[in-house]
Amino acid sequence: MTKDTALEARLLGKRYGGRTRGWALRECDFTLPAGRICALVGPNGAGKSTLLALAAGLLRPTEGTIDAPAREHLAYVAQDKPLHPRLSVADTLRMGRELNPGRWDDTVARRITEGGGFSSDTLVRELSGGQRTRVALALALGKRPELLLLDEPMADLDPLARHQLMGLLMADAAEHGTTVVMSSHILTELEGACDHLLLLHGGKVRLDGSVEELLAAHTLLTGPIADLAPHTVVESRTTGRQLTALVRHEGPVEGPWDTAEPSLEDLLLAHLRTTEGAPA
Ligand SMILES: Nc1ncnc2c1ncn2[C@@H]1O[C@H](COP(=O)(O)OP(=O)(O)OP(=O)(O)O)[C@@H](O)[C@H]1O
Repeated sequence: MTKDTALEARLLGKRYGGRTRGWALRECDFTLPAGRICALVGPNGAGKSTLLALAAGLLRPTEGTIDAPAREHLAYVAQDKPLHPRLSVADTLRMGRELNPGRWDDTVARRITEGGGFSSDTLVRELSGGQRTRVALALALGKRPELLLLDEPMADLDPLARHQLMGLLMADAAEHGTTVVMSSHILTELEGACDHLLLLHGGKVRLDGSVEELLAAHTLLTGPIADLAPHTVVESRTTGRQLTALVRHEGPVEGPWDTAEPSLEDLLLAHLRTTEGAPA
């Protein structure tokens, strides 16, 4: 892995034991350049949490490899945000500072916990779900990681807190060049925040690359029904004689249609809908 790369998977596979014994991830190949804010999307059970836990070094691949920065240079916020319930917020942050000597950024940790509606002597077990999220994010950003792995970080935050923390997170990542991988089901939350995309479905990578390039490679078209070759149709619908389609274009789209560049949400929804019935 070169220094311009933050995360790289080669033929990565993970199969869980136990009764399910299925492949959660299979043959995943991707390279995430350093400094990107990557949206990790896919339906329930697509393998997003598994991929983040593999990247964090908490799970071992069954096959293939995943290269990430060493543990002291990455931070991972799991979906269930494990924290010590009997520690106060201040003690939790103190522990963060002691575990990360010489690196700990108290300013960002405080900025995140302030405004959460709790004082620093509150015990973790007395916090609400959204307040715990703040403390978990403060611990992760305070560590000043090169790679920040966030598993549905905003799911239990109210809209105002989500807006504030997303803004803070993005500004902090931009200032320090932090690479962020963030799973989410809230597509509007990702639009405008992420510049890289990784779409998983059935344990496989279905779409991967810079948001700008992916959007520029697709065209949304509406107009009369006609042959769309040589373009690759991602999704198409007809209403009467009217065709609406999202295509991955091969050269310029010439024809009787009105064309537009899709939004990130258009692109994701079309790909999610078409992979819905696809074999895993
Ligand atoms: N500890 C486990 N033991 C057995 N199977 C597991 C385990 N964790 C996940 N799986 C299976 O692996 C697959 C991928 O799960 P994963 O949690 O990675 O998906 P996800 O994309 O994060 O889903 P969600 O959006 O619902 O959080 C699923 O089929 C799931 O049942």
